[in-house]
Amino acid sequence: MRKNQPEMDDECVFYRELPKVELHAHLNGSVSFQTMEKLMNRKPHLNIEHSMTAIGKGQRRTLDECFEVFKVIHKLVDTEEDILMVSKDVIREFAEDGVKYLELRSTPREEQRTGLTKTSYIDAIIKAIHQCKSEGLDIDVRLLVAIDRRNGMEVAMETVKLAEEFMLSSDGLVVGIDLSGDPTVGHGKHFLPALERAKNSGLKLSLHLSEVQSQLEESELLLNLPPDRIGHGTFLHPEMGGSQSLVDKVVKNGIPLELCLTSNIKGQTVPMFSLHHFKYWYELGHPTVICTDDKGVFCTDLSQEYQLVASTFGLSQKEMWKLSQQAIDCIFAEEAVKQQLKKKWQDLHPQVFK
Ligand SMILES: CC(C)=CCNc1ncnc2c1ncn2[C@@H]1O[C@H](COP(=O)(O)O)[C@@H](O)[C@H]1O
Ligand SMILES: [Zn+2]
Repeated sequence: MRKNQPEMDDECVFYRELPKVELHAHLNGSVSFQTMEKLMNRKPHLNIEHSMTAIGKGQRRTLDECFEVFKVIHKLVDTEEDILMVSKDVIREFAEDGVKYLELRSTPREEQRTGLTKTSYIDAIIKAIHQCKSEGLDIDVRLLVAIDRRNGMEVAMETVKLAEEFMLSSDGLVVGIDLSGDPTVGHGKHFLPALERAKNSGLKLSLHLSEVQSQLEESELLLNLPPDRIGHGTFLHPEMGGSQSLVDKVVKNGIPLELCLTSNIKGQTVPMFSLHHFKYWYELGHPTVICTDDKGVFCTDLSQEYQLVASTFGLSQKEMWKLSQQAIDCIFAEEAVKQQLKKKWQDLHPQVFK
């Protein structure tokens, strides 16, 4: 056991120093233990404990239980100040973990009690992005506005309109729409008009797709849009109860998949790491991007997720470098940002492989 220790540490250092792109991070699922502590101190009357906001090492929960966790977190994050603090902390933590480009996503909420509105919610995140930039953090951040499926089609349409306004007023910080929320609630077909509108107005689409089994019809419909990226896609391929026609659509349109290993294991949609669909898509040579989903809830970070993929599937540091570099082509920000990131990767290469 001891003999392997130094080797492990070297690996940890490598994955931390590896420049990374994070494309699938829900803001309120990404709140760290330390930030939670601050929130709990702000609101002691809620009697919320850490065990209610995170799923620790080795623990698993049903999907329902996981979604309950978000309800608890939302109680703790319900003012503009909370959103600002949480966003700044999350951005700083990703930067400390070696993430050079981050796309955050979050569902705008209103809280009558605190005066929080959907507009001030997004404003607070944008303010956090600006403040982190002016602090000189080495991370480029963009925002996707999220639609929670539970809230239905009308709210979805309102969300798209709000995102359109912010796309125009935020100097390119709001780049797209995310469709998320409990995948067992509602049918994706109801969101087609909102998603089509978003696409037509120039917002990019990242959709949680086939996150649970038996969503063939929904996935087929949503893939016809087509989305610009797919979250999870766990049950798309035939071996998982999906179909070849779904896979063909994804491949034909070259739609990258955002894959979040720890999230899928802890949420029990995948039984063990070695059976994760990363293997299927990686062997196909299809673009996949390793992501965290909810680093706070699932007690992980992006360097751990990279290390996990490498150790589970026997990939070399060189192959992992290539994965992180190829993720640049999947970002929603404009071409100039891609070029800057590619240059950054080139410059950092000698340092990481010293
Ligand atoms: C249950 C489980 C395994 C979670 C991981 N998979 C997920 N699938 C769908 N939507 C999600 C997931 N994780 C987070 N979200 C969405 O992100 C929200 C939390 O972040 P936010 O409030 O939008 O800033 C949740 O309420 C939910 O709508
Ligand atoms: Zn997600």
